[in-house]
Amino acid sequence: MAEHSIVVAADHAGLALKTQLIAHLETRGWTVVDLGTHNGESVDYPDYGHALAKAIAEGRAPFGLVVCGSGIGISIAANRHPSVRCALCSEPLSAQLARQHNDANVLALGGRLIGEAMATTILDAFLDTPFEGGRHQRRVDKLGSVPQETSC
Ligand SMILES: O=C(CO)[C@H](O)[C@H](O)[C@H](O)COP(=O)(O)O
Repeated sequence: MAEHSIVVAADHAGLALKTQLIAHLETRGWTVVDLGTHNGESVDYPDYGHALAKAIAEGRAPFGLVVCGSGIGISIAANRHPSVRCALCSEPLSAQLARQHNDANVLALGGRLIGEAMATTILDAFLDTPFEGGRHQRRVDKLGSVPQETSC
């Protein structure tokens, strides 16, 4: 897996923002694996969320970016896969905390809700922030399986 690579996917509602962010990522030197969609035809966000999760599970890139109209549907699809910790963010502090505390490996954005400048700021915060580990590692580990009984 190339360390500086990222897999991206969007539905029709996220296509414009995906295109803008790919240009930004390439300017920053990231290798982008673009799973589509590639035109404005109406498509179904679960297909793209699942495809991105499969690519993450296969080790095609350490990070992912998904975009739909709100970011909600495609993040739900991606988060159904155990190899994905997808964070839907609308401002940069959430993206920073998603990396520091949750070791999120996929960022979801709403193409109909935020503009290119905000999206770029969020994406940079996500990619430039390392996971802190420590107490957060124990909690992230607990995300990996659903317990039979709860302790709370
Ligand atoms: O999944 C979504 C909402 O949770 C996304 O925003 C989709 O992009 C949206 O539902 C697509 O809507 P459209 O009316 O079919 O363009």
